[in-house]
Amino acid sequence: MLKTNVQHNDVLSTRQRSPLPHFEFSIGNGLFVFILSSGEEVPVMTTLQKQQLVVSIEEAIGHLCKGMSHGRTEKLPLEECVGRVLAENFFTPFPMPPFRRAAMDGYAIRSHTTLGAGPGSEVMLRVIAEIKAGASRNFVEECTGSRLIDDIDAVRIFTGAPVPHRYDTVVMQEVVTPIKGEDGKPLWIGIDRHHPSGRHIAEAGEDLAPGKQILVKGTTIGAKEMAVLASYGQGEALVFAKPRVVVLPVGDELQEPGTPLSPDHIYDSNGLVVYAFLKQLGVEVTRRKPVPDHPAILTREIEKAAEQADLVITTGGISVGDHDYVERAAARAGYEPLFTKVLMRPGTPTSAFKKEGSLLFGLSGNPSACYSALELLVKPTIQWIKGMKSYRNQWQKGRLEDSIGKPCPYPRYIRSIASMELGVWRLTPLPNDKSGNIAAFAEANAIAVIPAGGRGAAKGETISFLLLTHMANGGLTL
Ligand SMILES: Nc1nc2c(c(=O)[nH]1)N[C@H]1C(S)=C(S)[C@@H](COP(=O)(O)OP(=O)(O)OC[C@H]3O[C@@H](n4cnc5c(N)ncnc54)[C@H](O)[C@@H]3O)O[C@H]1N2
Ligand code: MOO
Repeated sequence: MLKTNVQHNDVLSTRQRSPLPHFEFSIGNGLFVFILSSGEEVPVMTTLQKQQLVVSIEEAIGHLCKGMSHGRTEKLPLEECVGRVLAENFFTPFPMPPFRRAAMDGYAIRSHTTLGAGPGSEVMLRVIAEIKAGASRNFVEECTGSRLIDDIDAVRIFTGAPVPHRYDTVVMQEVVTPIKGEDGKPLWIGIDRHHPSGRHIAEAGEDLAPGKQILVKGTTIGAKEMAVLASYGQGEALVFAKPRVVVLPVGDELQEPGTPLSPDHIYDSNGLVVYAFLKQLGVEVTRRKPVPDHPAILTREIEKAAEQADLVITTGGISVGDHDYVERAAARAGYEPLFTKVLMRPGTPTSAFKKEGSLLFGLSGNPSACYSALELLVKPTIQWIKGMKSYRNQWQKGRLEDSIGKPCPYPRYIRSIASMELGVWRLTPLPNDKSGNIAAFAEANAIAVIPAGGRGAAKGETISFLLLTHMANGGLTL
């Protein structure tokens, strides 16, 4: 972490230097840092008597998750576990399938009785019983026990029915010639080929032996995990509780959507953006009305929110303006800063604070900056608190379809359209992607990252990108 506590004429010590190649000097009581990249000097930061804790995204995630425990656990009926994270390993309690069963509708026979069978020399087997799925064990025993008479017996059997141990193969009904009685049920079957042992029978435990660890703690429960848990008759599962989050939009200029817009005001969109994003992540989220730029009111709102939530998220009021009070209000509410600047753009002023077991995120007010911080920082943190074993973002590689000319000392995150063509991801960065603009939200399905420094990135370059959360989930809201 780069920590700068800037006073008059201070310069950074060697130990505190930025991880990027840089040159620093001070004028008056301000610190100027220049990043040297490709021989070019780009001014990146001016701080005036303000403590700055600067981190990369990776470092930020490390700070956020370190010391932050996973949520409480609770036992819930299986239907309520969709999207929840398993809080314990799951071991198979019994063999799967639990009994030896037929995999086809047909006849259970003894394989050796069909040796020598062929076209024109059919083997005739006598059908001594019928066993359907769900048949009682007694009935199965009876059928093949006392009623067993000779070596040419067969049993009419249906998919999913228990196969008595006497029989070692099941012949599909399509390949036998039945001779039926008056009631339409087969009395005899003719078989014109040899049927080897073991066909169309699922042996008990052939899928899974008992005592095997099949689902690990930290797995998100979706449809396929349900296949395992429900197959083993689990009425409930032990899962991590949903993290509770309170969202506080901050700014005198903000108005609730649904009210007439006053001059020089804007609607609070970030409050709903954060709300929707967290809902998609399966979080219990409360959105408060906009809080004014007033330090005492903001402090009180943060304190109230912290009483109800594991995580408080503010948007706006986190930069260096005279009326940006989030950092000060956080301190007054007893929070310690984890970082106050992230090497990313947009979203450079993104900050995080910690108090006992609770976190406070100070997200930027600019819509794109707010959204980038949600995807890049808030999401992995929430996933960690949710107890997910894979809590980090899954970055992919794609080919840039347009050049990005703008140099940036930090990695630049650009709202883009990702499309797959002939097995290759292609990324079209959306124009006019200014931090305060919202047009790009209409079309974007990805965030592309342009590496720090240099002159941006050229068309055809391979760059990393992230599919936006609701795209990656196929629109699923939990
Ligand atoms: N002198 C400097 N000024 C700024 C710097 C800087 O380094 N030096 N950083 C700029 C960057 S980068 C960003 S990002 C913004 C961040 O400012 P804040 O996070 O304090 O946000 P605000 O100033 O409150 O608002 C910024 C912008 O966003 C609008 N906004 C705020 N809240 C909402 C909301 N809930 N929904 C929709 N839009 C919102 C607000 O009206 C402003 O237009 O600071 C730069 N300044
Ligand atoms: O951090 Mo800000 O780069 O304008 O969004």
